[in-house]
Parts: sequence; C-alpha cells; structure tokens
Amino acid sequence: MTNVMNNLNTGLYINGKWVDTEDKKDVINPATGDVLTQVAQANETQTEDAIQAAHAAFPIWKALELKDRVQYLHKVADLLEENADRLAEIMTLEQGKPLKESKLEVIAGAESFRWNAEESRRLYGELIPAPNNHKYEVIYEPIGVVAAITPWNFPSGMITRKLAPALAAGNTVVLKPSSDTPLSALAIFELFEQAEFPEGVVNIVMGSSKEIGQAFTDSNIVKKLTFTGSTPIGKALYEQSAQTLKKMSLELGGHAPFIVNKDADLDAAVKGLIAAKFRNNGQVCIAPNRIFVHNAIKDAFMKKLIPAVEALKVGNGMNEDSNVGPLIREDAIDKIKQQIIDATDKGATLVTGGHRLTEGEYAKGFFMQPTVLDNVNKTMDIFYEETFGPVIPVITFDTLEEVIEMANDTEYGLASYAYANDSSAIQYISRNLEYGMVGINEVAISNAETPFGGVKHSGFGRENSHLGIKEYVTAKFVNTKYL
Ligand SMILES: NC(=O)c1ccc[n+]([C@@H]2O[C@H](COP(=O)([O-])OP(=O)(O)OC[C@H]3O[C@@H](n4cnc5c(N)ncnc54)[C@H](O)[C@@H]3O)[C@@H](O)[C@H]2O)c1
Ligand SMILES: N[C@@H](CC=O)C(=O)O
Repeated sequence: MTNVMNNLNTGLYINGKWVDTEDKKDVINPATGDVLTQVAQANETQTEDAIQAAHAAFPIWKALELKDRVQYLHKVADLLEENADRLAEIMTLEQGKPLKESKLEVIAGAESFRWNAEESRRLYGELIPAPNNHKYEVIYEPIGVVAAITPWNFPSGMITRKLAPALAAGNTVVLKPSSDTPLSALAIFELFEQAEFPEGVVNIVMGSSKEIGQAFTDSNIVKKLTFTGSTPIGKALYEQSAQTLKKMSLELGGHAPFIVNKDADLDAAVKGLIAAKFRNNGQVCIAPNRIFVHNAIKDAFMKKLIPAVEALKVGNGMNEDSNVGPLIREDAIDKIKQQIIDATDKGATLVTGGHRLTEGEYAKGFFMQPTVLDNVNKTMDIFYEETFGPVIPVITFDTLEEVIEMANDTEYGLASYAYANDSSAIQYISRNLEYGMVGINEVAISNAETPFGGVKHSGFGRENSHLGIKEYVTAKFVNTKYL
C-alpha cells in the first residue's frame, strides 16, 4: 500500500459515521495492475440507512442560516485546496491520469464549492406584479434528498460539480461513486467530516451499481437523481425513475466533432486538438472524437498533427514526464482496438500508433499508443460510437453544409469545436451545430461560470454556472391576498 492510502477511510459514510462492511471490493491501479486497497460494499439496508439519514438531516440543513451554509461550503473549498496534492495522488493512483491533471481537477472542485456557495446568495426569487391587490411571489426552495451517481473518468470533478450546488441550495445528499474510482470520493468525504458537516447531510454508499441505482430510483424519499455516465445507463435510470417521478439531471455520453476550416490557424487547431483529445487519454465526454478537416488544408494540417501526436510520452501518471496515462481497464483497450480494426478493415489508413504497449514499464498496465486514423468515413463504427480513448479519426470535407451535416449525424449532442477565422463561417458553424456546447478556436469549455450539458442523447440539465444550482431547487409560488 502506498503512503497516501495509509490513513484513507475505506468504509461507507452514513449519518456522520464511517461504516465497515463484510463485503469488500478491490481498487486497481490501471498503470500497474496492483490492488491499491479494498473498499466497503453496502447491502440493501445500508443504502436505505443512507437515504434515511439524508432525509432526517434535510430539515436541519435547509433551516440553517444561509450565511452558515455558505461557510460550510467555503470550508470544503479551503480543505480541497490545502489537501490538493494528496487528493491528486489518490486520483492518479486509482484512475491513471497524469498528476498535474488530477491536481487541476481537485482545484476546479474547490472552485465549484466557492462558486456555488456564492451563487446560493443569489437564488433570488421573483415578485410578480399582481393584477389585483395580492402579492405574487416566487421562492426557490431546496428539493430534499438528492442521490448522485458519478463515473470514473473524473473521480473528483464529477462529484464536486454535483454536491456543491446540491448542498449550496439546501439539499442533503447520498452519493454512489464509480466502483472503479471510489477513493477520490472517500477522500472528499473525509474533508466533509473535517469541515464538521451536520450528521446525515452527506452520505456515501459503494457496492452493486444496479442494486444501489434501483434503491435510489424506487425511493419516494429521494426527490432528485443526478447522474453522469453512459447514455444506456442514463436511459435505464430515467425509465426506472418514472414511478417515483423524480427530478433528474442526466449528463451522458458525447461524440464531439472538431472542425478545421480552410481558413483556420493550423498551429492553434493542432494545439487545441492535442490538449482536448489527450486530456485524460481521450476518456472524456467532451473529447474531440471526429476530426473534420477541409480538403484544402488537409496535408498541411497532417504535417503538423502527426509529429505532435508522436511526441506524446505515454506512461504512469505518477511520472512527471508522462503526458498520457493508461486506460481505465482491459476492456477499454479492447474497445479501442476493435474500433481501429473495424476502421482499417473498411479502408481507413493507420497513420501512427494503433497498438497496445506491453513491454517494460507498460507490461502490467492498460497502455495504448496515441493513434491517428486517416480516410475515416461513415461506414466505420468509430464514426458513430463514442471512442473514449487516444484515437484521432480524420475525415475530410469540402463545404460547410457538408461538414455540418456530418457533424450532426450522431445521436449525441454534448460538446463540439471548430477552428475558423472568417466571421460568417464562425456564425454559420456555431448556429448550426446541434450541441449543448460549442468551442470556437478554443477547447476550454468547462468552467464554474458557464453552463455544461448536452442535447439529444447526451442528456439534459446543466451543471456549473448560475443554471447549475437551479437544477437543485423548486420554484414555489405564494399568492397572498391582503384582507
Ligand atoms: N456528460 C457529461 O458530463 C459526462 C461526464 C463524464 C462522463 N460522461 C460519460 O460517462 C461514460 C463513462 O463513464 P462510466 O463508464 O463510468 O459510465 P457508466 O454509465 O458505466 O457508469 C456511470 C456510473 O453509473 C454506475 N452504474 C452502472 N450501471 C448502473 C446501473 N444499472 N444502475 C445505476 N448505476 C449504474 C456506475 O457504477 C458509475 O457510478 C461515458 O459515456 C462518458 O461520456 C459524461
Ligand atoms: N469533466 C469533464 C467532462 C466529462 O468527461 C469536463 O468538465 O471537461
């Protein structure tokens, strides 16, 4: 066990107490295949205990004076910043991403707590002019118990992005983190404990995803389910929640187009593409997955792109010189390899990479070469399937109408990007892309201040920004008649 794991609590956290269980699950380091530690696995009763604890704590948390609630959130932000190095190391060990990416993620989580603490002060209601001598008021109130289910690709960021607005708005929470990366979640819960949150306000359960998911969706106490993960699981949870009519936010899969127009600054486009595609080794819902390059600049673009991809150093995320870490599991490598085989069988050209790394330092981890595929087209699986790995598929186009049609030809609608200079082209592209987010000459589209979320089968609801906290409140109308 590495030092950073030594004192980490690995139990469930229910009603302000760490709860150990008989049943345990290994947590694996994807860079080495080593077992890092084992974590507790909840049974049905413990999941129900967590829901009940959040239910009992709701009136207390909701009734807290706003200034006091705000202080709790700022305290968490302080603790995240103070403990950023430790949390980053835990994240890299369980998830694989380079340490500097992990640290940025923890710091972004602190920012999320600060933003939402301050945003809770601005949950203004409304005074509506009444047509009589009544008073028409709209008040925003917390919903109640919020259940949150999060994925492994951002083991800390996807949690802070949900818990910060939920708590800031006055709700209590039960979290189920991904079974692949529960340690970052546990480390955050240690900080809640240090911040002395009232018992039951924050609870964490780990265990069978299906059973915990079912307990959340069946519960009449859980008033809101916020989920980030794959589209098929999101749809299943949506269906399961019908009987209890939950308010939901679904942040699901993506398959982002990245358009390089003929007038683009190619150096900027390559830089942006490398940053966005190889962040977390392509295991990002907003990663560029289909690279549309105008025929007129295709050769010049490839000349710049290929050396930039080949210069990336793949390695254990704990090593300072690693740009790209391992993939999360063996089956993630299999899926990428299958997409590459399918594409090359159907006529794509493998320009660089394409293979699993298995020798020396790579022997026991899940490492894959950064890969570029040229001559990709719609007959190939990679055109339609979410990639979630280090593969750049290049597709060419001649007109903006043609590229917009191809870019929108997907069930997903999360992030999209374009590099262009002509203002009419920019206007045409940004207005016609059917996506929740569009980055023009920029790939940084995920900030505390701006709305994050998708359309189509990428889900609904928005995280971050002033819209994010509104997902965790209900609008109550009060009509007062003066007698
Ligand atoms: N839109 C976004 O903001 C966003 C952000 C990050 C990741 N994602 C998406 O997440 C996916 C990758 O994450 P993943 O592999 O962890 O996704 P996943 O859907 O397999 O799992 C997500 C979470 O759901 C849980 N889960 C799995 N089966 C369940 C069930 N039957 N009932 C209840 N919970 C269940 C998992 O344990 C995990 O906690 C990708 O599709 C990616 O695009 C989306
Ligand atoms: N956490 C990512 C999105 C999901 O994979 C981001 O905020 O950019």
